[in-house]
Amino acid sequence: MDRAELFQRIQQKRSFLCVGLDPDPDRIPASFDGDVLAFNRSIIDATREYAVAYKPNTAFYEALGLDGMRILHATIDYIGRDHLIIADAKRGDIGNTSGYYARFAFETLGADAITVAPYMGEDSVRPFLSYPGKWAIVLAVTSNEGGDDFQHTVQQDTGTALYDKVMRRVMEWGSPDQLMFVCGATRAETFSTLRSIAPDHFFLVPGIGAQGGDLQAVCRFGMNAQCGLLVNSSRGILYAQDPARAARELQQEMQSALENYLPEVSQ
Ligand SMILES: O=c1ccn([C@@H]2O[C@H](COP(=O)(O)O)[C@@H](O)[C@H]2O)c(=O)[nH]1
Repeated sequence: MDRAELFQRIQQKRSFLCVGLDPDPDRIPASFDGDVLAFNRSIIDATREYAVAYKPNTAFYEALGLDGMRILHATIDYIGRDHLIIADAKRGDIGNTSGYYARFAFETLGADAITVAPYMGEDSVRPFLSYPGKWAIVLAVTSNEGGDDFQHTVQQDTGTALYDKVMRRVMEWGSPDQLMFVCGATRAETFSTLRSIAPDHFFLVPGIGAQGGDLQAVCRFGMNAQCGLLVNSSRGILYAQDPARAARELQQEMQSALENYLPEVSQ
């Protein structure tokens, strides 16, 4: 799914909701009798009309061993092609190995996008950019407390935070049609800076719901003319009493934000 198509879906659905598919066997309702795939299908059925993207985090499937790979495949097949599918795997290695990570995400799984850690530099990210129509979503400002350890440290040479330097460098490697950035909702105060660094890129925004991020501030400072945001909620939807309702409420908040900040495209 390319950028124009993604924006079209956002306009049609009046939503930029990404539902995180992170099935925790200890939290799946007893009525599913431990059937993770059936649980995922129920969540997809409940949220399909409110979401434009799904983000299975591969950790939850890898932990289930061989069965987990089967469930991940079947989950992606069940989502179909109407939603952007993001494999949240945070990969990145020497180029040869990254090539195989890219092959796994884009060919084996059939995902549209994969999250990538930029720490190993250009040759570790390039292989993810060689698939037309696919996306590398590079970690910029993460939602966890440990993000302070490196990402926000001020660099002597530029006088800016490390994330600023990383984003500008990464933007030299590919276009806004190939690259997005992960920007955590718990760091809402950084969004106007993030947007000034990358005016055209989509941001994948985790951290609302269970992590307490600020959706309104993210929308206010993070939107661009094509919305430019995919806001993720995983546990806040998966383990809600009524997942459809949780997704609908988020979609309604997003619809209001689109009406407020992009009135010309939200008619
Ligand atoms: O900075 C980051 C990057 C990725 N994540 C992932 O997003 C979801 C968030 O789950 P919630 O249950 O909505 O908190 C999860 O898969 C994380 O690994 C993130 O939270 N922050």
